[in-house]
Amino acid sequence: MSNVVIIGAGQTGRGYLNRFFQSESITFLDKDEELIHSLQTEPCYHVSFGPGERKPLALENYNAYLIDSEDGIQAMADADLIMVSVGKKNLKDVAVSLKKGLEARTKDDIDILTAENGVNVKQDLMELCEDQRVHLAEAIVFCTTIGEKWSLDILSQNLDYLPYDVVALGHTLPYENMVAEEKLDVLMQRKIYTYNCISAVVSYLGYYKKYEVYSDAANDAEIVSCIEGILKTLNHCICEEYHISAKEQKEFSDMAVDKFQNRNIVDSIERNARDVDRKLGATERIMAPLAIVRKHDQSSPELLLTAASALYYGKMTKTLLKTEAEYIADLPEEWQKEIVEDLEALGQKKDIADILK
Ligand SMILES: NC(=O)c1ccc[n+]([C@@H]2O[C@H](COP(=O)([O-])OP(=O)(O)OC[C@H]3O[C@@H](n4cnc5c(N)ncnc54)[C@H](O)[C@@H]3O)[C@@H](O)[C@H]2O)c1
Ligand SMILES: O=P(O)(O)OC[C@@H](O)[C@@H](O)[C@H](O)[C@H](O)CO
Repeated sequence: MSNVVIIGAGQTGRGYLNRFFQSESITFLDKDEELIHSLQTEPCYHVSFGPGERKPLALENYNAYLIDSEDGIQAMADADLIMVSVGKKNLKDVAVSLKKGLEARTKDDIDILTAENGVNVKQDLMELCEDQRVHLAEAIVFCTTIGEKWSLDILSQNLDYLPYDVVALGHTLPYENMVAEEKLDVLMQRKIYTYNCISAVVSYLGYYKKYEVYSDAANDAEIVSCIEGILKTLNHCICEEYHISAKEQKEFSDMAVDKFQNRNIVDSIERNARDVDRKLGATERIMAPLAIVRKHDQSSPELLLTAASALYYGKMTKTLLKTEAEYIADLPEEWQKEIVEDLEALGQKKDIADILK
């Protein structure tokens, strides 16, 4: 039995990652005191799937500690594998905690895998590799998991598939459904620029149209039409960029759309729209697809409208960390102009179809 530590006992950590290690000894580490207290006092929680999709999983036999507590540091010191799923912006803090675990460690090699959305996220943990025992790699989470503040239980998409970067890790892992991927960087980029790009369209246009339930927005005729418009251009450019067949990319984007439209996955606009400042970053789901489209001499009015709607969301929720102009400064001038006009039209509450005319 290996010692598996999961840092981040949130939706992905406790609703998804633990599934791969049910025969192992699992320890959750988190910085949220209330969450750790619940995990310490409740002996079991459930992960359920849509009606009729799959029997709920009952998860038990786990330990849970605050990450920087004595027990938390000892758990990191004793671990064989550490999975990290805390959100990209928290990785630098986790690096500080992990260093304490490594300092207390007397065992040999340790595998550390990130399970985060983002391109090259392991960069923030790279300093840990100064310790020769550390093997650091990324894994990709395709599965949606949804939790609520007041319960440990999780609602999940029915998907057990966790690809990881076998080249960076340097060896394969023995856990069922963890898949050794040789070109993880390409798969991660395609995932963020397809799945999460579509997710941004649904979230930010969905927010504009006052939806709260994510699948309701994903089935809205105007939003569906925007997704189709974007994919018509973007899929072609992604195929050229990453040398992927049109069939493979179409199947990939179809899976994303099907999942987002599935009403059994009761997800929220709020969860998907969170952290808009990160999502407007250069390597993220809106700006990077725009850069790929530009590189291949195409344009996408619907993707420019998505950028405007993300800025609109940021303005309305007061979560932008820069001026609007700064977020779009790297785009060609005519695209910047179009986004500014779209943003004005959103402010005037115009219909999406009218804005795109
Ligand atoms: N939930 C999903 O459906 C989903 C799907 C794909 C990818 N992801 C990715 O998985 C990652 C985690 O997302 P999530 O939905 O589970 O988020 P979440 O907010 O539910 O959980 C994150 C957990 O990390 C903890 N945390 C934050 N900083 C910490 C620190 N310094 N030390 C210890 N714990 C810390 C938080 O307290 C929280 O419990 C993100 O990168 C997200 O993009 C999530
Ligand atoms: O987790 P984020 O905040 O990076 O993005 C929100 C959603 O796009 C994301 O969680 C997807 O649902 C997930 O990546 C599965 O495709």
